[in-house]
Amino acid sequence: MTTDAPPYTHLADRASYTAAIQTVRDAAAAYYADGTSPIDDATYDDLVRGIAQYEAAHPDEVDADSPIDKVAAGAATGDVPHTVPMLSLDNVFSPDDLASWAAGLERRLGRPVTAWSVEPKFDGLAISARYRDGRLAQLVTRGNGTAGEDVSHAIGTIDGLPATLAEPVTIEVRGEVMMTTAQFDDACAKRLAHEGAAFANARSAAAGTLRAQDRPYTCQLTFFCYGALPLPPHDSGDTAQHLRTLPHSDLMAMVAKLGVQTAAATPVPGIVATTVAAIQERISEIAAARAELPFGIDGIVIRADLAADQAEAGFSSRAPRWATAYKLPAAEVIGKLVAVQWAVGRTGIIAPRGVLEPVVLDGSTITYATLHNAAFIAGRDFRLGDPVTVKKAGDVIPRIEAPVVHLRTGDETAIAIPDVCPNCGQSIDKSQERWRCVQGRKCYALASIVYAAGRDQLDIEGLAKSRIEQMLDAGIIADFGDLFTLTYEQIISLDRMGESSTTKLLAAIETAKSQPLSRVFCALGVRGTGRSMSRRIARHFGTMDNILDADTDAIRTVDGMGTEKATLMVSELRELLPLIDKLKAAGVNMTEPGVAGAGGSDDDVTAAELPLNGMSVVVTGAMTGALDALSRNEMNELIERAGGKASSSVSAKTSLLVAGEKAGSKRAKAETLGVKIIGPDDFADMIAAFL
Ligand SMILES: NC(=O)c1ccc[n+]([C@@H]2O[C@H](COP(=O)([O-])OP(=O)(O)OC[C@H]3O[C@@H](n4cnc5c(N)ncnc54)[C@H](O)[C@@H]3O)[C@@H](O)[C@H]2O)c1
Ligand SMILES: [Zn+2]
Repeated sequence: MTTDAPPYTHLADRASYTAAIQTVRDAAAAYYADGTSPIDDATYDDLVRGIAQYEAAHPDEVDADSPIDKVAAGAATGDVPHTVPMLSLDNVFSPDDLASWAAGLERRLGRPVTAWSVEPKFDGLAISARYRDGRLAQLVTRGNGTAGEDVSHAIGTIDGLPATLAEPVTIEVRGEVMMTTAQFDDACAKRLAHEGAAFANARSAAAGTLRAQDRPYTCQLTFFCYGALPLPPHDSGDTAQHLRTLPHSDLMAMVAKLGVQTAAATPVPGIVATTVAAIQERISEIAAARAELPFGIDGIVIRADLAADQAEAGFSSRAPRWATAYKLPAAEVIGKLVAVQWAVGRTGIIAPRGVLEPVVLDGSTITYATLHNAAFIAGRDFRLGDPVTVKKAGDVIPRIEAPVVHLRTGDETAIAIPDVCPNCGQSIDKSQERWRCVQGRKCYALASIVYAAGRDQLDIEGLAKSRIEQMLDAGIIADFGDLFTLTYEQIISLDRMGESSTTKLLAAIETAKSQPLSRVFCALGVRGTGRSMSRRIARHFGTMDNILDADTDAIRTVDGMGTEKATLMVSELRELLPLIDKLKAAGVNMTEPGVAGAGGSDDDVTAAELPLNGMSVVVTGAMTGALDALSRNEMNELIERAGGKASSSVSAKTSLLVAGEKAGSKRAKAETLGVKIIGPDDFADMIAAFL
């Protein structure tokens, strides 16, 4: 989460100030019209902040066209007047910002705010929906805040905004129109079929779709309500009185009862908080859920819940004073696709990876991002040289979302799709969306042996990639099972191999034989079973034989295993049997220490006696002391052996944070959530028996 002041574009003189205003107005005009802005949100926001900085330093030079203090940067229009202005929101960027904003509001009111409502900030376009006697009569965009455009033609295409309400009330509801991920996929396919181009992202797809009138195809939209007010001429009477006086949280419940969709229908429903710490906790929870949501959010909206507090705080020309948006870091950036690499994974999967001109997103530089598969490239019609939207979702590798078609120069070229395996030249199995070399894992023997020998798997010291290549070329190994039967003579016969290095390597291979089952299993490279899944499998089954005896149903009971993955695992293990037999015959360990029935040394320890039993533990920062040499994977193994669950992100469910030197945002988050924090030394003491 961002804690620093956000960046801004430094405008050195009046000419660059004027130019920046023009850029911002043009971008905003396109953004609020059909979503075809030439710049991404981060670039836009930096420019706007640059303009604000310049105006603060040169108050007498402020241009009448300045976007500051104007809804939609003053670039949107409309001819349907709003009953009450539709404003924007001010922003905060850090817990400190939030605390001072809340304190400022309470100072203005001269008393504490009774209750705060906290809900996700939906990333779409604001709309006003007018219901008369329970029927949806008119849709109006936000426009310049005072008047918007009539987009009633979209009635009937917006999920969450029913044509009739549960009661025949006259009411105006306000909220965000957007596309869910599934609606966006569908819209891209339809637009490609009809116009030969995909949409750049869900927001611009929603903007374009809302205003489009003569399309030969229909794209579905989604609405989430965040406001409701009386609609003239019905602005007296009980309903109107209710709408004016109910707290926001009750208003939302009322609207939901009428059949209009609100945040309550999402995995991140709105809540009421009474302290800033509670607001902050909810912000953390929503931020943590962001990557998994089936729609985009760009922040969290915090508002005074009570109508009386709102009325007393009032509005500025651009935004209410009783609400603010806690902005989350931008999740999307526009980059340039300069090449596509077709890499063969250790399991033979041939997957396209986009190479980008380096772009910075949420503080990290991105050069590679996944393009999923060949069908995705064709389905969105990507070309080389395309400007593309690049998205980051949590810790997973960034993905390229769509070409930004309106920014194409015409110099883009087709992406070459391989006919044969780029690694071995054999044919490609294209029967599934994810292509595979017909040679499967054999195709990438080298990569797979490098993987198996790696630090988080068998950890064979001194076995470099070049050495493995040499062994493969010499024909003394074909898979990593062969490593365990290598003789002294075979190894020393290799180039640049001396007596002592041969002895050392043989010893390292011997040591690797006693790695726990979790690592041996992980080394097999079964699809869908990385380090943590391998640990779960090993702990669940205890022995390799138990794993091999398990059918799909049994495997499915492992935490995080779906049916598809389990089925795949069973079939892959069948293929891997010869290799597993080879490992067994060579004396490689096939049990997980500490698991009952696995024949490990500490069989008699029951789960309840383990020091971390039932605890969710997160590690952050640099480990020191007894834990100094451990990789993050080794730390996670340790936690799980001691009965805990290793997790990579701090949430309300975290039981313990082990914070080493230079612990940053995770520590801050644990502090706000009140999660117990201990240092590496104390943690080492806690789990000393397992070190
Ligand atoms: N890329 C571009 O060219 C470009 C141009 C213009 C604006 N933008 C982006 O849009 C932002 C500014 O847009 P804005 O003025 O529409 O304001 P905003 O998006 O910062 O916030 C105000 C809006 O949030 C919406 N909202 C979503 N969920 C809400 C909730 N639960 N409660 C209340 N409101 C909610 C409402 O529509 C409201 O009008 C900029 O920060 C920028 O990132 C980008
Ligand atoms: Zn191949």
